[in-house]
Amino acid sequence: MEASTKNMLRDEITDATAAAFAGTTVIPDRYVWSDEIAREGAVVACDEESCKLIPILDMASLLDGSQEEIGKLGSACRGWGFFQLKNHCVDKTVLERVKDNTLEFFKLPLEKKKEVAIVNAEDGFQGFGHHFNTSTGKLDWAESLLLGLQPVEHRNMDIWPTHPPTFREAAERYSMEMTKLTSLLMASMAIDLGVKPETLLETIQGKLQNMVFHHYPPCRHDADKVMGIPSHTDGLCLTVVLELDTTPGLQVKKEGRWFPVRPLPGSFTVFVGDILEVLTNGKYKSVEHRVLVDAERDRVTVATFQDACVAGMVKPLPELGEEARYESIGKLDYTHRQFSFLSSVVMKMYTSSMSLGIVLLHSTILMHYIWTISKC
Ligand SMILES: O=C(O)CCC(=O)C(=O)O
Ligand SMILES: [Fe+2]
Repeated sequence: MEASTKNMLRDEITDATAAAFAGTTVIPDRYVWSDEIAREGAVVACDEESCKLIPILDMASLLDGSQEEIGKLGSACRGWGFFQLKNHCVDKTVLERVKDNTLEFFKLPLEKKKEVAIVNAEDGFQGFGHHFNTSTGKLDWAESLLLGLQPVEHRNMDIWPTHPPTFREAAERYSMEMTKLTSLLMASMAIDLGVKPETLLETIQGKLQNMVFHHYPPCRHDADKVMGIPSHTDGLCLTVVLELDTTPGLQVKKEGRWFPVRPLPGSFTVFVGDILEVLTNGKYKSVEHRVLVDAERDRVTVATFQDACVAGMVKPLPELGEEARYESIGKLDYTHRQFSFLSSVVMKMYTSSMSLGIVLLHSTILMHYIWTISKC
């Protein structure tokens, strides 16, 4: 067995995990998905026609106020809950720095990366570690670093890497660029929704911005049997993903089928999150997506998650002037509810295979996570 269950729940990456990622041992069972991947739905072949359906937005045209582009943005968010964004305005030097530092961080020896390892009971999910899938107990074929970037008082500098030495500055500058980009996108969405830009901008101002630096190592033995990230929707408002390479793997679900998303160099991938779906009264849809693993190539991404609420509530924007299709709920209760299914999953895991102590530890981590991400 490559790691203790305790390690799994503490979300730590062990030497044995690193050996599995390096392909020097057989794939441990807890990474192996049998037919679950296929059961999640058929995959559309990534031929020219299907790939042409993937919405690609042009940021420069959005900034010019092009009605056509705003219309495309609206239909991407309504029909797909996702789009790729080219011609963006993010500073190229900032992008290069965050890319270089992220790649350097993941190349460090495990002991160095573990200097910023997750400290579960103390700090929720932040830090370097290992994602696990709560509904199956399976581990993701990935290592990742989760940091709270904004507001500044949300930062836990103990788990901000000091190797490479320029990492912190690169992340900080990138965070500011992401705040700008997110605001510009929300302002364009407001135009599509027919509300004043300030209406949407106010929902994100001063709210949490988290970043996850993901590394999906190749799986040379059997890439079809492991999962980078299983199917999920993003729980906050808006997610912006920077891909550092052209390794495929991301898929989005539409009408029950998975569409592979071909990396588009120089672009971002943007996901509508659950809160944006509520704010827009269901006009925009949060999108199910997942990451599969390549047999040969590493995949590295940086995902930025922007939180939002309306005066402490998660509810449809009153400015839409519509009958609300979602109940109005306090941000803390909303987050509890989002995670309540996890508690039942935890109980299921408990009854099937785990000790009560582990369940309690797991619940503590989840509750702390809820608390951490709910400071809206
Ligand atoms: O790495 C990616 O392409 C997607 C990451 C993602 O979906 C997430 O972090 O929620
Ligand atoms: Fe996601």
